[in-house]
Amino acid sequence: MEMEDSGRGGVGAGKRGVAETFSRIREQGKTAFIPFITAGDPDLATTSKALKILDSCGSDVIELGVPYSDPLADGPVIQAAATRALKKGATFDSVIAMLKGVIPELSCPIVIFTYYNPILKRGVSNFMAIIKKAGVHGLVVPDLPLEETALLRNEAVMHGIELVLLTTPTTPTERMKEIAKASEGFIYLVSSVGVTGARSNVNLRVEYLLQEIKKVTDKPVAVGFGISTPEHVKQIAGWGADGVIIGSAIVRQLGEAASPEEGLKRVEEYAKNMKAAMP
Ligand SMILES: O=P(O)(O)OC[C@@H](O)[C@@H](O)c1c[nH]c2ccccc12
Repeated sequence: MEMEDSGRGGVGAGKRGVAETFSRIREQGKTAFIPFITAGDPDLATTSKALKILDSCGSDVIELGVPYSDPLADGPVIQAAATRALKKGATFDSVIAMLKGVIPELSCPIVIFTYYNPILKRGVSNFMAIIKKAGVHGLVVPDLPLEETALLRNEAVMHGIELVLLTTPTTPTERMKEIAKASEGFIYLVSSVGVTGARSNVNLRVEYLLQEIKKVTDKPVAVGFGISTPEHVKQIAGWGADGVIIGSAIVRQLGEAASPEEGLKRVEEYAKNMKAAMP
């Protein structure tokens, strides 16, 4: 059975959105903990449980990846997760159906992560309507060409979806300013060039990049790519980041476990550890 729309623009409409969540965290002098997992890895029932566990471990926002066959920005850990999910039959539609069931039980907002192709295939406006109806608050599209940003952003605004844009260490300053201006929810600062995946050290340029972004905007900035230890988290928070995004290190907990149950236990333990490291 489908959830009735509340009439206020979707199932999750009563909940705090992404930007709102960040303002509250800032008021409290804290840093947002943003885990990423791949939907359907190892199966959608486990993803639903993982979302509830991450929510109850104090996640401030959860980024949920829609598995895709050609994840060009992803390193081995998330690629393998997407392959497992696709093999098990996860599709965009089944991910949305799962979300409709679980989002009403979560206290934190969900940001959907997807490559551009599945959006284009459905039509931008239709896509936004579908995710809004499922109760999703935000959207990250890593391969969105700058030329398409305005179109996607307009549709996102019209549907009440916060479109998070990404900036990287190689983004020219002028373009970074445009990104900062157009990004909703928060600005995603990719810490290093290359693909997702744990790295031993945080790129020291992140401190400078955070300063550069904060010169031009008041919007919250969350840092992701290669973050896996409490030391990384403390370092980045100390540089003034508003949030820290952790993907591969969490996805690995599910991927390396002998069973979904063990994976969920490992996710819980890992998430609690990282949350405890947040200032
Ligand atoms: O996996 P990491 O290194 O912790 O990085 C975050 C990340 O997983 C998530 O935000 C993400 C997954 N796939 C991406 C592709 C591009 C940019 C970001 C992402």
